[in-house]
Amino acid sequence: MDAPISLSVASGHHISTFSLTPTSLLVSRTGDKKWPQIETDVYNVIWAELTDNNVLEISLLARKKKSAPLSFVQINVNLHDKDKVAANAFTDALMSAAYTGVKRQRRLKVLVNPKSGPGNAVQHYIKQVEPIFRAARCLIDTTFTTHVKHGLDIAKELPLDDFDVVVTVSGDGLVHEVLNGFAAHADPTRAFRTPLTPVPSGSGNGLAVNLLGVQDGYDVAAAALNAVKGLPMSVDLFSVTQKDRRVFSFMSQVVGLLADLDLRTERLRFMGSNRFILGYLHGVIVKRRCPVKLSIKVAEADKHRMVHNLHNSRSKTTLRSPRAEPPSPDSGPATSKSPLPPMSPLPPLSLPSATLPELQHTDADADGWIAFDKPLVYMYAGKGPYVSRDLMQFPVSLPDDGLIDIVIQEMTSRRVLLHGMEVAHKGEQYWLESQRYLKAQAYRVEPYSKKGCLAVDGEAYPFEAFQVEVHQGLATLLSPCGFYKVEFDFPGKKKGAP
Ligand SMILES: Nc1ncnc2c1ncn2[C@@H]1O[C@H](COP(=O)(O)OP(=O)(O)OP(=O)(O)O)[C@@H](O)[C@H]1O
Repeated sequence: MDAPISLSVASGHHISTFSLTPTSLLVSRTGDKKWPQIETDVYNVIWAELTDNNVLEISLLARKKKSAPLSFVQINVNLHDKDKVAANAFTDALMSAAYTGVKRQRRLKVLVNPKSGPGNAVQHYIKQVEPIFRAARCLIDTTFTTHVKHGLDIAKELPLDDFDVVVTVSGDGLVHEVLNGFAAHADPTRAFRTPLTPVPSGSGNGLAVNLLGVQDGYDVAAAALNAVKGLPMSVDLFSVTQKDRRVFSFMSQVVGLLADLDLRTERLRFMGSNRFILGYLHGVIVKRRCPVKLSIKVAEADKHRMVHNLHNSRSKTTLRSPRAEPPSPDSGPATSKSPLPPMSPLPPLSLPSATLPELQHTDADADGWIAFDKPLVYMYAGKGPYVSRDLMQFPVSLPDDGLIDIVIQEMTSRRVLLHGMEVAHKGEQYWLESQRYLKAQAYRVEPYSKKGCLAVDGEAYPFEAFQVEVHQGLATLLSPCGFYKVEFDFPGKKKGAP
């Protein structure tokens, strides 16, 4: 379809016109005071049909202006019999364009955490999310979680044949639970192929920001639409092992100042995200050395090359490239259940020390491990550019490169640390000389003091030795575009410049 397809219908004194181009829908309605003109992407069209009693129904999301959040719009137009044929043809064309490559009426398992962050999840769900799912004629099975690990238990027992997508209306904590529930499932690899997608309603919603972008990352309607129509995107997961306990992490592991400020300011929750700023300022004043030794199996240490790789990978994934339906969990081998990937053996205890960036291959041991024992303020490792709305910690992160991004903030002046905080929402601290940025296949942390904090996906864990390794593309998320919707470039480069 190249030429626009149009429909114009009169109802009483009012005229409604609809025009469908390959990428957008334009609506003009003389009788509607609130939405007289709409221009929206076809991706934002939720449903269109002609009912038995001759009503043309179109539901969509649209913005009042470019910077506005998405609003749910329901258009109902009473038709005369003479318009029926044209209206039918138009709704067919609109539905085909709106659901190209996407299965209609997905079956959704929805988990709503009533105790999420500021406690808005139930309101979000009832007022904004459920109406979108219903408009999309999705089959919905909703559970309001009643206790910690409820989400984990549901994911662990999830009947994989019954659902196309799992939706969490929560923060990142429930996503962590569901993934660990999948890991404990009787058929874990197949469970991990069930796409998971968040509707941001917690205090930490880094995953939603990465999937939907900064503008829509906190937009509940955009997230609900992603559950209805998002593209499956494979993502790496991490095994975090401490003694004989293995936990799956999708977002981050952190020790030092940035773990302290998250976990030690819990009692200041009433301050909202300001507690993090206060915690950071306190950490900068105290400037405590993070008492750990790091061993890393480094894959890449050149910051410029990592930015180039990010751009190359983006250019290979065309925006809104032909959509493929989420790999249905039942498309996997039904008889042979594949177990979880095994853990690799630990690296040797005595490793060659390397001083980055002078890192050379010769610094590494035979398996590519190096030790890093310079004084550091924090170590942050993970996947996905944003770990919270104000902190783009991993600007060059790729969803399924099989690597974990590791940031090591070396001991430096308070001025530099404060500057790092000022530019962190744009990821520009990446360019600080004192901030080491590596991509690795695995790493290990060994504390040499008992005083410290470890946070895994924002949750507190014992401050004890742990090892992390990457499982390439193990989990599946949904994305409107097939990559993290986050911009990052070389310093001083204008957006869109070649
Ligand atoms: N009904 C409930 N009562 C108490 N806790 C719950 C309930 N349901 C789920 N939880 C727990 O709430 C935790 C936090 O959930 P959520 O994903 O919403 O993150 P969040 O609001 O960003 O997190 P946090 O409260 O840690 O900042 C989850 O780990 C989950 O175990």
